[in-house]
Amino acid sequence: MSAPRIIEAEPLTRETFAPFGDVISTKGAASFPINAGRTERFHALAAVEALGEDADAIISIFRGQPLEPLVVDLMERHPQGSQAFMPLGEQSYWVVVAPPGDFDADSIRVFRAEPGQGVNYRAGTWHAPLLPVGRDADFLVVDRRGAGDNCDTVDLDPPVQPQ
Ligand SMILES: NC(=O)N[C@@H](O)C(=O)O
Ligand code: NI
Repeated sequence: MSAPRIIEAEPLTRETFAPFGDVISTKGAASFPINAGRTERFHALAAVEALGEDADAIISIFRGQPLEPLVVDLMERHPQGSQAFMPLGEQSYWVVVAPPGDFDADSIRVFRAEPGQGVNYRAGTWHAPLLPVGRDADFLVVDRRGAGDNCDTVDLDPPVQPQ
């Protein structure tokens, strides 16, 4: 395998992540009071896509382990559904993505998600499988269950080293 290609992380914001999906965060998000004012609702931070036959949206928990060495040699996409990851603890994690459509290694971008930031990959967004930083971590995941294959993969050569 070729030597890894280092890609520097850029700040994860709604704007920078817009080509790939949504950032799930209360920071900068509109909200309104519910439950007689005892709760703030940060409404519709992301939309769930569950496309195709017999499809519905499900909620899971992923207990992810860091990738060591941090060398990403595969990316995937889910053409029939979105996939959202929300850390359940104070956890940073890497987000390595490329726009939907034909895979283009030159369009890979790297973000480092900070505690309190979740991401929702829109259907078809290329992404690396879950990459916690430093230690195992649990994430709430909302994605599609349904008929047919919903995971295309591509090998990276050279692989990518987020930094
Ligand atoms: N395969 C699976 O359920 N997880 C991946 O899609 C991932 O993005 O981590
Ligand atoms: Ni995925």
